[in-house]
Amino acid sequence: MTTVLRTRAELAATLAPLPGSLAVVMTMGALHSGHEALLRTAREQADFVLATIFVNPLQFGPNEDFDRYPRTLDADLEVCRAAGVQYVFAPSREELYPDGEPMVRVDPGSLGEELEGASRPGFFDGVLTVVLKLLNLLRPDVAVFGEKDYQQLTLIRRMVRDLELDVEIVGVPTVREPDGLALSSRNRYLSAEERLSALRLSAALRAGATAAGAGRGADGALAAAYRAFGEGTTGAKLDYLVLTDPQLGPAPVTGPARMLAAAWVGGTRLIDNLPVELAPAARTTEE
Ligand SMILES: Nc1ncnc2c1ncn2[C@@H]1O[C@H](COP(=O)(O)OP(=O)(O)OP(=O)(O)O)[C@@H](O)[C@H]1O
Ligand SMILES: CC(C)(CO)[C@@H](O)C(=O)[O-]
Ligand code: BAL
Repeated sequence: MTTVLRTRAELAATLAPLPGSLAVVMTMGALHSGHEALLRTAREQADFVLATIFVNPLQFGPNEDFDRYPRTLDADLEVCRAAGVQYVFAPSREELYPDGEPMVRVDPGSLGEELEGASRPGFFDGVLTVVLKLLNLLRPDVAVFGEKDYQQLTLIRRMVRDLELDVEIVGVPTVREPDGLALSSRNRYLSAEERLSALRLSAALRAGATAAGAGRGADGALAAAYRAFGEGTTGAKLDYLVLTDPQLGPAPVTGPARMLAAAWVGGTRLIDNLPVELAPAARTTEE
């Protein structure tokens, strides 16, 4: 059975006597198989699972899709029930922000201004602020997040370390459609034609990862990814395409790295990323 909690009081009354460990999965609803993977991982991690459903106004810019973001609570509750989630916390805006917009917020630092943060000013301050509020309200043992939002996951891990938060953060690999498209609540904005263009994003990352694995170095990997994206030949427009180390610092010469990209497909902005292994350069001359 899934119990829906709407208020802090209901939350406190439920969580205080909880006879076991708690894992939380924070979401903005419109749940899909990517969220289901997070819920499954959460079930493996703790005795009780609580999912939050809250479209956080703080992380949306004035011209972004806060108003049209899909809100599908009944269907979401069905997903949670089927996944064996015991509790859903779905507060109103007033319940979570009783004083209106919070005056004190989490500063994500310089990484918060790069990549997603460069295109969405204030985004990570809004994300980290609501994540910290929810961690403080829920006091979970474990919180599970998706690698699909890799910069978000990296910054949440960093916040936990830098602010000494007592919670374990678990990341879950990106769940994809069979053709490679990363599942995202925003995919439902796409027309059939746009969905085809959106495939360029995962195709570019795969091409980059293959080139990296073949020893073509960071530059070769990026060049292969750009080529596979095919800017100008599809309806998609790249926002960024970068190769970094796993913590989003400068890319190493060899070893584990991450390739991240964002693109506009019509009016929809999508993100994706892949782990990349930079193999040593293939030998071209005999020694
Ligand atoms: N395809 C996916 N695979 C794994 N985790 C995912 C996937 N999509 C979303 N998540 C994770 O689910 C959690 C909640 O994300 P959110 O509700 O924003 O869904 P979303 O599909 O990312 O939506 P949006 O389209 O708004 O980006 C986040 O930790 C996010 O990384
Ligand atoms: C972590 C989160 C639930 C905070 O609103 C959101 O950014 C999301 O759904 O990834
Ligand atoms: N999926 C992370 C939340 C957002 O894009 O607004």
